[in-house]
Amino acid sequence: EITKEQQALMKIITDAYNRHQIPQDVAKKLLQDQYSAEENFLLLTEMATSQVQVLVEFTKNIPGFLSLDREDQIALLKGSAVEAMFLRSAQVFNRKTPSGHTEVLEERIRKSGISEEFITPMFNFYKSIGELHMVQEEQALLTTVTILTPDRPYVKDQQAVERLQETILDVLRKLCVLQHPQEPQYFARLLGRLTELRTLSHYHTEMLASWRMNDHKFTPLLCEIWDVQ
Ligand SMILES: CC(C)c1onc(-c2c(Cl)cccc2Cl)c1COc1ccc(-c2ccc3nc(C(=O)O)ccc3c2)cc1
Repeated sequence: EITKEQQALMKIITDAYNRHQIPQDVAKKLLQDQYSAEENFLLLTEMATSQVQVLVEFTKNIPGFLSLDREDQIALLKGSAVEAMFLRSAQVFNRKTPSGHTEVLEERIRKSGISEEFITPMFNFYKSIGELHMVQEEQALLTTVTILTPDRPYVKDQQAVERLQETILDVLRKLCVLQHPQEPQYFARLLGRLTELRTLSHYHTEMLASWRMNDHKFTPLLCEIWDVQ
């Protein structure tokens, strides 16, 4: 039922998603042995900065994205970066092969100056993503659907973004039916995660504000994408 061109589209996006990962030498830094709140914040800032660079490169591979209005491309990246990073870090937490990064990443997030009121929903989200047992194609397409959200702030041509998103949603819906035949509502559950991501994105804005109150510094790229400083 998935057409040839939908297969091709899925392959392009999944290959790009797998190709664009945080460099292993950056990820390895999580394993170093300082665990102060300061050190954890600095490491997480480095992870996020590297992840944003990876995200920008991945987005260029989404068919049709570079044909969008240039300012809309920026608006989509700024509006979806946090959500895309929640999805990517969720995959790290729910990886089959324990890469050793999972425990240390959790430890560093829990001890980086984030207040408990955000830690709980954050790790509930990670758990709920894990329970979906997404295949890598679903992860790649779900991230793409998140990036191609038409109603981000400052997007001018929402219709153009909607057309692209609908194309991806159609493939994702068919893939879910194929991958989870015993669970007809699986696609709906996936889309429910996108709603949870929006909530986390709002929490994130408050997380940033509280870090800034304690005079935490971000990198120029993160300041740019999150409109801080
Ligand atoms: C600026 C920092 C402090 C920040 O602010 N909010 C969040 C934040 C938080 Cl704390 C949670 C969710 C989203 C955001 Cl933006 C963060 C840290 O964001 C992260 C982004 C990505 C990763 C990440 C991504 C991929 C990885 N891949 C591997 C691998 O082995 O391939 C290993 C580690 C990885 C780490 C970790 C934290």
